[in-house]
Amino acid sequence: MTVTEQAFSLNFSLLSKFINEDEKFKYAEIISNIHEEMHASTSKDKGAIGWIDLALKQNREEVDRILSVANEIRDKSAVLIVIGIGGSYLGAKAVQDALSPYFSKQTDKTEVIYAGQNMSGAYINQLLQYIENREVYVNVISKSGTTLEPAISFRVIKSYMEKRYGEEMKNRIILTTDPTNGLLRKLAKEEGFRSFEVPADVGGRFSVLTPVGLFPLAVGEIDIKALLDGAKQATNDLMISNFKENEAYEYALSRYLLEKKGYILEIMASFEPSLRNVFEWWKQLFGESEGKDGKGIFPVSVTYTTDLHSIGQYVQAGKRQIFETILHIRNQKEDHTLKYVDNNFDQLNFLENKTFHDMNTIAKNSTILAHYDGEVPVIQVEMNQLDEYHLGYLLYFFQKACAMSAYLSGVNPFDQPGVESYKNNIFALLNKPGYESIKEELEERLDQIFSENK
Ligand SMILES: O=P(O)(O)OC[C@H]1O[C@H](O)[C@H](O)[C@@H](O)[C@@H]1O
Repeated sequence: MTVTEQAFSLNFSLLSKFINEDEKFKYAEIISNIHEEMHASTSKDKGAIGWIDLALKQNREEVDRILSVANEIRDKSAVLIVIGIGGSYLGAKAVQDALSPYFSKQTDKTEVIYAGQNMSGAYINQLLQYIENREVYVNVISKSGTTLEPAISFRVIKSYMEKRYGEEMKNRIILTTDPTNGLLRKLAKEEGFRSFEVPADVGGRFSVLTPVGLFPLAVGEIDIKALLDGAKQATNDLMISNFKENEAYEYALSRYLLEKKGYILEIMASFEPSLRNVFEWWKQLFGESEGKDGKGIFPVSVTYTTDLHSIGQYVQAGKRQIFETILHIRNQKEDHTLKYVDNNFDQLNFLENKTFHDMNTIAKNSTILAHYDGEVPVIQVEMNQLDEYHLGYLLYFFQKACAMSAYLSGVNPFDQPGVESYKNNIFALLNKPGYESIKEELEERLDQIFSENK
């Protein structure tokens, strides 16, 4: 076993009741062919598959530039506002939250906060109040440059920055966008804002290891070199076409076969609350990549043991369409030991000298057995520890698994035509030029819906 196998591993043993090995081997050749196609320089999705070896090709100068601008921001500002939605913010937030303390009194660190990921007026107002009297930098992230939510927040925040900083504003706003296309690239070129590039062949939900994720993370004092090292290791480990030696492919195949048997919901679970936003990132990755043509597994996430006391009942005994992937962290940097108490007022002295991590691990094992007994197929993922290296590994692992999984079910992992339906409607209803033809029809339909409700 290599060091990396120990650092990150999957266990499929609890699937044998639901999928037999012969079934899996029928797909060996298909998987191998998809693998070859993904890695071929002539791949049919060449324009979108740049993430596949990004960590190996990482440009050192770019990383140095990211670190140098991040240092400037850390020196000069109390707050970095990251404006973006979907793949333009979830990756950075995932890693940042996973590695940040639950509670912090530290005031000398640049705080990274997010905007443009919702359309709440209260949110933007309160954000503007929050940054009053604190030095601010802004990183606007949008590959297309046309996404409405970040665009309206940027408009507001740019005006605020102009008023507050005058010409200096230009130095305090950094754009991350497509290398050649879109309104943000135009702004960078014409008005001299500093910018980073989202590689043309990397889509939003696969972009966490580009400046989209790396720059905000560097400002947040995350070790981006270690994150990239983990991703690099995963890239090398997951280069094998045989699914029995490539856990990303075995995970993809297992999901695919489970879906075929009616398990259409995947619950991603962890026993560490700080992973909550890693799962938000994972949901976009799999949801947007697979949910098309009437196909796909619906990605759901939970934090245990918290959610065992809310939707745990459903997982245990509700409609049997669920399978579960449980992510466990083997070693925790921080822990707390339960002590003996003289009067045993709570009758818990039997737990003397047990740590919270010991008990959490036992809770994990207890849950696995209970859910398995409740006919839930369970896949286990183990990560040695929670740090940049292992998270980098995990992020790449899921990207590779996701692409294989989507290809297996015959959909294009890299488009999201469904999201356009909502976008077209909102642009038409907000009177965006060019959408006049559908506006009238949409308004009539809305009138009908709301008049029927009266
Ligand atoms: O980076 P942007 O072009 O602004 O896109 C941000 C996000 O919004 C879109 O609607 C897509 O569905 C997502 O895949 C994307 O990550």
